[in-house]
Amino acid sequence: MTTTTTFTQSLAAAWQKNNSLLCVGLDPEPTKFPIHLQGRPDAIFEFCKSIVDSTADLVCCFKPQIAYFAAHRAEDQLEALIAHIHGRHPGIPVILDAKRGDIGSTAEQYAIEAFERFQADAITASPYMGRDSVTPYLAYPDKGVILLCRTSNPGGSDLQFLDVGGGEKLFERVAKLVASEWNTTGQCALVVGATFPAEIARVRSIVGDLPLLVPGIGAQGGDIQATVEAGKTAGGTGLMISSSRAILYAGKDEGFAAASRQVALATRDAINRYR
Ligand SMILES: O=c1ccn([C@@H]2O[C@H](COP(=O)(O)O)[C@@H](O)[C@H]2O)c(=O)[nH]1
Repeated sequence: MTTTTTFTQSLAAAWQKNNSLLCVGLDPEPTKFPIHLQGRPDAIFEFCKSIVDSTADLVCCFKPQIAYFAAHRAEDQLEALIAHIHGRHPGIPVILDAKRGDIGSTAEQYAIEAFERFQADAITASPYMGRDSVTPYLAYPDKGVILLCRTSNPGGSDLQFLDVGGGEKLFERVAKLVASEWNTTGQCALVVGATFPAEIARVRSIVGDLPLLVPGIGAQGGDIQATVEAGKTAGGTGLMISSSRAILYAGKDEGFAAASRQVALATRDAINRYR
């Protein structure tokens, strides 16, 4: 009998093995690549592969954002990149940041795309079309489904802060629903921005030990100490703290991957100081 490792099992193992809550975001933007890669047809794959290979022992997961690949007709390079991560760095989960959200029949196709075509371990999705729009992802019992709760952008407050009754805010209702009713597989998680530590603490108080994907440190200016102190579980884990641009574009020349490693190492250690 074969046993499959689930998303949350892989994540827990990577937290321990690499002593890290850091997620490196893979948002490749060819105009920012070092000169020697520019113009190459496989530049996106080569750039991301170098970053992955130089940081894999420092992270708990990788998070490619699909828009950066699709915008350049590079979905084949995304497929190759995820295959490379699984082959070269087994056990490090890959989150496909796609923020999908649609009716069930279309969500089924998104789930096939993420989990069968790209072989991602988890996907980000919007909760705002309701439970039936999320069910197709939950049909994959080992895969992570990471729902938007309190996003890192300032405009996130426009809707997520609406009072849905009795003083309860929409993001609090999402946290409650996901933790108590939608998480049928035990593989759900929530997105909560590092730019709002008070809300990270609020979400943590609602969801127990549910994993939180926390973008917003680095280029968006979120505070690492406040983020970790607000979001860590009693065991000092529970977080995937994501940084993309600050790590990817730390260096500009042929030594770019080494420069990225230095920033990833410093970020991991800064996070660990407050666990
Ligand atoms: O609330 C959210 C949800 C997702 N993101 C994504 O995370 C990265 C952030 O990139 P940085 O360069 O570290 O700012 C990016 O892929 C976003 O799409 C987010 O920022 N906020």
